[in-house]
Amino acid sequence: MLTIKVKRQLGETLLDVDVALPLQGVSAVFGRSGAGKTSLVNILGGLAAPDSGEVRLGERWLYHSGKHINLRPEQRNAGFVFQDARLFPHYRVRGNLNYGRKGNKSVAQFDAVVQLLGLEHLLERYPTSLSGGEKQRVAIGRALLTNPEILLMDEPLASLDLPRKRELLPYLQRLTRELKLPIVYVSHSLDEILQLADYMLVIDKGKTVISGPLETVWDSDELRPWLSQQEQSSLLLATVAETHADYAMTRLQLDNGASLWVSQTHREPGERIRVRVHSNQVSVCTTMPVGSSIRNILPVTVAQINTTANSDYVQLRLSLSNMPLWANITRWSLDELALKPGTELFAQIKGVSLTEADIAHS
Ligand SMILES: Nc1ncnc2c1ncn2[C@@H]1O[C@H](COP(=O)(O)OP(=O)(O)OP(=O)(O)O)[C@@H](O)[C@H]1O
Repeated sequence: MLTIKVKRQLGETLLDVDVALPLQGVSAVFGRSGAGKTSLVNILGGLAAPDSGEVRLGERWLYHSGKHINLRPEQRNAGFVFQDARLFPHYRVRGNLNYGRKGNKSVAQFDAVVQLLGLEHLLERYPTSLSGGEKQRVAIGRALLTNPEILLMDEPLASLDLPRKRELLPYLQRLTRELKLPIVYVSHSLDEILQLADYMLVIDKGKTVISGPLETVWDSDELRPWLSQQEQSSLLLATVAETHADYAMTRLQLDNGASLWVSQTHREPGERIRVRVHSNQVSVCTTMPVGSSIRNILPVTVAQINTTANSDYVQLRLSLSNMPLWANITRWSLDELALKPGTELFAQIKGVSLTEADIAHS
């Protein structure tokens, strides 16, 4: 585990985090602006010291105030990727990639990283001639070639415009799937987190709100206040089953056995995925709808009703054969349908509302 138990006074805010992150996969650090995300990552990498506490990577102490251990950044074997690429302008891409490589200067490793990030045709170029997305790929390559034991990424897509974000995301997906080192990934984009993360830590005003496997945090009550109504959603685990013979729709087999038709995905049958269902796209009906255009009609039970003062919207947590499915409805509908925990309903989810952007490899 990456064990983090640190305190640091940041102006008015006390950063006080006590959490253990897995040593495999991507741990997303999510929170509002000023929550303390960058400060936390800087502490992990040794760019800033906490006032007290401990940071342990596997069996190795990176910091321990009681034992007077505070490894310098270069002793921590951490690769950094920041919002801006921070490349050396006077070095070509090749030179930037080679910068910081220690002992092992394996050509095979260099070639593998270049291939992973699609940098072959950029090697002789200078940074000024690269797009923002290309610069970030070089920055990621440079970090990987230092043989890090952990990769710390602080909003690596934040400075890019939408087309560049879309261009870089598949590289990040490949990298996070293929690399066997822990990645701490700061982001306030749920789209990025959906596509990349396995584990999620939410912090606010320096404190941990919740942490755990992505699906658990996504489903939690704790996360809901941080999301706008448009962002409210459920994450369901599924396997790609089949494409419709006549229509551009794909059937997903949810882990609880139910089926979900979504807009056609390029993914292969058998691929394990998670699918995001926006709560605004889920409606409920007390009887089985007949003659509906909606392709997904699923029996559910009301598990929980979340109302918020001064809001006309209500969040229903539905149980779909033990999978959580959130639906946003109006208070008016809640009253008219007399919904209570235990009420049996049919949930309707529009197939066209579920697109490639809502599906991620699991
Ligand atoms: N050295 C410092 N001295 C005083 N205050 C600090 C210091 N470093 C950070 N802060 C404050 O601590 C808070 C957390 O900052 P931090 O940059 O870690 O937040 P963040 O979650 O990364 O925000 P953003 O998403 O905007 O980058 C902010 O209010 C910031 O002004």
